[in-house]
Amino acid sequence: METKPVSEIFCAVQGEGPYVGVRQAFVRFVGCNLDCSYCDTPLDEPDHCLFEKVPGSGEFEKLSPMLCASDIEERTRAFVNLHSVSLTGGEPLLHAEFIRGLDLPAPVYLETNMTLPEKAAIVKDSVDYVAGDVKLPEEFEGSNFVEHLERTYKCFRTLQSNQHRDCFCKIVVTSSTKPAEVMDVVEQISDYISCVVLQPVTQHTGATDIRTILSLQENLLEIKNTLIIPQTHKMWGCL
Ligand SMILES: C[S@@+](CC[C@H](N)C(=O)[O-])C[C@H]1O[C@@H](n2cnc3c(N)ncnc32)[C@H](O)[C@@H]1O
Ligand SMILES: Nc1nc2[nH]cc(C(=O)O)c2c(=O)[nH]1
Ligand code: SF4
Ligand SMILES: [Mg+2]
Repeated sequence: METKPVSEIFCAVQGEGPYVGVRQAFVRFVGCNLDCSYCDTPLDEPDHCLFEKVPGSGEFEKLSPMLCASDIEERTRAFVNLHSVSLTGGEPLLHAEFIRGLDLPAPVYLETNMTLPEKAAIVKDSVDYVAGDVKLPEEFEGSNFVEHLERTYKCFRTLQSNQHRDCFCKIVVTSSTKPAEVMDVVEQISDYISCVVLQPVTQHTGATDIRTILSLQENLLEIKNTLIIPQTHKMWGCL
């Protein structure tokens, strides 16, 4: 039976983006193909998967860090009244074939860095919501940014919004973010997404200047509905 590294399973509300506040089960896969400077999530293999059975209790059952599909299905079924199940990480698309085979208790909400187009094609009919990040050049020192952008556009084309799926774009904004680069990327993907979310970086030395981010929103609104939404779960200490 195939198993995958998972570090957390819990129930909370979505803290980011246009679905902020909806009740979700979260499944956090371990491992990532990127190493973003601002990343708030440990990327190394944990000793356990922490399962919080009672939402908000802070009491965790320690499971094996390697789980099979039925383990994940059973643990997420412990939660009720879910809007969706958030598959996050790390980078969940590294486990695309496994995700396609999951039978989850609510619609699937995928959090992804949008850099793995072949994997995106595998899950495209198995996901209902796509929170797709765009990673900007600042995260790609020394690597080929043109190729990176092509992969990003291909992911958005593959996972684009349709009758069955909502795809939106999240961009973490730091003091290094260049507004012109954001404008260029959004122009390329605007037909594929329902909105853009500018997510000011949290707990990072390169905090965002408010005037700059409001000016960027003003310009983006000429192309696409654009929201500025910080990470809300961290404000009230929710997982
Ligand atoms: C940890 S990532 C996992 C999913 C996927 N690897 C990705 O980057 O989209 C989940 C979300 O948290 C965002 N994020 C990570 N660190 C952050 C920080 N310090 N401030 C704001 N957002 C952050 C990411 O940009 C992404 O939208
Ligand atoms: N409440 C809550 N909302 C979230 N939205 C995206 C998250 C993530 O880490 O992917 C996350 C998370 O870890 N917790
Ligand atoms: S892609 Fe996501 S999980 Fe990976 S390093 Fe960047 S923010 Fe962290
Ligand atoms: Mg997070």
